[in-house]
Amino acid sequence: SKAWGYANHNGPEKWCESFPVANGPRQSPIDIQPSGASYDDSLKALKLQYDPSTSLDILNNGHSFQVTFADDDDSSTLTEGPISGKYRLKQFHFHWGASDDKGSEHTVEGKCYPAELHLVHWNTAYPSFGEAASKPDGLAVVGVFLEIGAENPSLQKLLDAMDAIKCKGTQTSFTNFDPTVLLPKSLDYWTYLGSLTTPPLLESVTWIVCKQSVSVSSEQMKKFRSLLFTAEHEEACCMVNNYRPPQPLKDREVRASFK
Ligand SMILES: CC#CCNS(=O)(=O)c1cc(S(N)(=O)=O)ccc1C(=O)O
Ligand SMILES: [Zn+2]
Repeated sequence: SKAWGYANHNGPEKWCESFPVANGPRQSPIDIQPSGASYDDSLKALKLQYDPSTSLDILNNGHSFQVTFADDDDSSTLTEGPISGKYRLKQFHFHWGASDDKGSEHTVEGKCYPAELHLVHWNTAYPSFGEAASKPDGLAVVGVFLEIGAENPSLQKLLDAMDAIKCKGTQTSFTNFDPTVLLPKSLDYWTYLGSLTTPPLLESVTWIVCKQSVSVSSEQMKKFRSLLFTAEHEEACCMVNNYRPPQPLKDREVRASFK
């Protein structure tokens, strides 16, 4: 089948041809309008318990780079928050732009951020990630906005690994990394029912988007943009603008964990 991507010929406007759910009732990302979100005092605080020894490797998968975690036990989990039960961390990855004025997937009253972090978790009520990914409550993704400001030392280990994963399909060991260092001080969040933002666009994600951003310097953003969508033997194409634009909210509500 035609490989999906982010170019004109295979990008978000074309995904519906191979993945008709792209026009479904609960697609992501969305534009978050704080005034339209309803505070829900029954929403609990997020409980993220990550074991750094579960981090395995960092991979350029041709769409983004991801850090993959061992998810064969409950060592790194997300509980509480808007979800019930226990979800295991599978991977985290980012989306970013060709310039600092765009790159995030979710937007806040139309404001774009230069990048967005996604921590992907799957519901242990199901036997595997693959099974969970097809269930309406199968996945929970925590989103964190990156905003241009001071250099973020917590990103440095990731950035230093990028020289080793420049091309699609390359990976290198990435152990003893605790993703907690990437989270903002406040874990106040918005939550809504949505989907994967890349094909297969499955409508199985409880989105948890942090209100507070974390910093990234312009120089650090340039390092993200040094990655390639393409494999070693292909004509080089910079990995930038790997974000899907906001999708229609349709018949959904966005709840806030904060006043
Ligand atoms: C079946 C299936 C699937 C999707 N896998 S993922 O949840 O790790 C994922 C999730 C997302 S996102 N942007 O929806 O969190 C993006 C990319 C990926 C990926 O495969 O690399
Ligand atoms: Zn993502």
